[in-house]
Amino acid sequence: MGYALPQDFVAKMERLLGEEYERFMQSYDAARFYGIRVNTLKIAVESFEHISPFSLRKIPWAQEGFYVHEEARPGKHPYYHAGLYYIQEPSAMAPVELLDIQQDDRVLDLCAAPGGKSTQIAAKLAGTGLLVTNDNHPDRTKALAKNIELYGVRNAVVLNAVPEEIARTFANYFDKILIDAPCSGEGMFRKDEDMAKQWAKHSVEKCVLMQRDILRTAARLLAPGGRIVYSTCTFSPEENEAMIAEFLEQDSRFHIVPIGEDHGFAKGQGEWIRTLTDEAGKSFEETTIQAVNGTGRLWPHRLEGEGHFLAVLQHDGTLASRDESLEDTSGRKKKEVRGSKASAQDQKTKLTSDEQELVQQFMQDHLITALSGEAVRYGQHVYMSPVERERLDGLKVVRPGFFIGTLKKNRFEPAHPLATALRPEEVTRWIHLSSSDDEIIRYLRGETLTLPEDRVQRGNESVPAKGYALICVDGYSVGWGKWLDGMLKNEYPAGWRWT
Ligand SMILES: C[S@@+](CC[C@H](N)C(=O)[O-])C[C@H]1O[C@@H](n2cnc3c(N)ncnc32)[C@H](O)[C@@H]1O
Repeated sequence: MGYALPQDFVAKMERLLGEEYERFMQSYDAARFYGIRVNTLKIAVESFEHISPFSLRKIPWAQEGFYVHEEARPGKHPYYHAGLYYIQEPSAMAPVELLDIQQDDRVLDLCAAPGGKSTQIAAKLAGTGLLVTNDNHPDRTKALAKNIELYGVRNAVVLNAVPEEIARTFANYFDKILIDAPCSGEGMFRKDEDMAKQWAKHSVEKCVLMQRDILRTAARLLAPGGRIVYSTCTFSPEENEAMIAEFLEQDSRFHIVPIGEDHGFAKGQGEWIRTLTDEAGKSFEETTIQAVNGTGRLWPHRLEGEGHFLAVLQHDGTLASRDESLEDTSGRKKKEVRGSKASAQDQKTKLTSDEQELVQQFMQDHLITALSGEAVRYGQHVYMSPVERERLDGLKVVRPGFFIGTLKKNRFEPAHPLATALRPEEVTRWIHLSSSDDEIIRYLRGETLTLPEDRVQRGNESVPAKGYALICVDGYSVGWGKWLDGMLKNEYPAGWRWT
């Protein structure tokens, strides 16, 4: 390692780890691990294994995860632009596995940017249910929205809010909630030198305040019987076992689902919080200390990945208060919907019948598939929204749903995310490019291509060659192109291009 670890951190780890400390410290001299996670919204794991340009080795705790070599440079391959995989640190793939996502679940990813875990959740939902993905940092939600779109997710809403704001319209709503909490990042020092440089003793205290707030609000957002997975990439017991212990003592409706010791995972460290007290000087009960042993720790000296903490909090199925128990139309419990804040929502409208016709005509001419959800207009943009509109009232909405296109004067222009989400068998006109040919790189750079008419594939003979075609690499969509008289006008967006 070419930089010094913070002294206070080193001293703390020595005190906590005792005889394991030496092995822990040696892990900082070892190489870090690189991972990719196959995006099953676009390709099956076995099919990817078949075409993978990199040698792959399974990550034991992630169904779709593989180790790749550092030199593989997976971000520099057309398959990355086709959203076939997400580049993700191996340990970071563990939390979503513990959410136990089922078909049709409503899932909330509260601290989601840049979207590694959200895209993993979306793949597990496989187009069913709903993903609400949120981050309170406005700039970071841009990367989050881009990743949702790159990976072909159709059933997500992207928010830029604090959890408290979301609770106004989504109380008791979600079956599963992920809190990948902002934390002091001690587990990332090997991967990210800046994290080590920015660490200071007080960062733990600051993070504890944020985490407590987020966790308490998440409990209000969860439907009875739902599950919260809380994760951090830090070692400090204050942000981990103590955070969970405090939560359990305050909300008796939750219990811990033990994570176990498969794959080199280690148990939580109840012992480490025995001597910790809260601001009021209160310490934890013995039963709580035992319970938090059921949380999990991923140690860099015990497995092939960085340091993480994980806790699975299962709700017993009863409601907290009458206040949050109004019935909604789906028979679930719902708090009264109210909007207070001015936002992009104010401009949302239903499509007029003329606009609906434009959209329908485009769909008829270009798609063989029906899109699910309600078409809503925000300004000139049209989205298929997977959630009732009033839920979004008063919230800062980055994407109200699946962005399918833009209304222009007398025409409908398809959006890039519509292309990334489609498969060639779902469209009437498509063009195949090969990953081993320079053409795909030229397309990804935004160049116009010269392509003869016989390169335009069509569902049947009545489809003319001229018009929007789905551009695919080795059979997987990357974007739109508009073919006319031997030329392919490039519709690959500027901000997405190969550089
Ligand atoms: C560990 S990162 C999330 C990484 C992300 N889950 C992934 O897998 O790509 C934590 C995120 O929490 C966000 N955050 C911090 N405080 C927050 C809050 N009060 N509400 C929502 N998000 C918050 C930060 O902006 C940051 O993006």
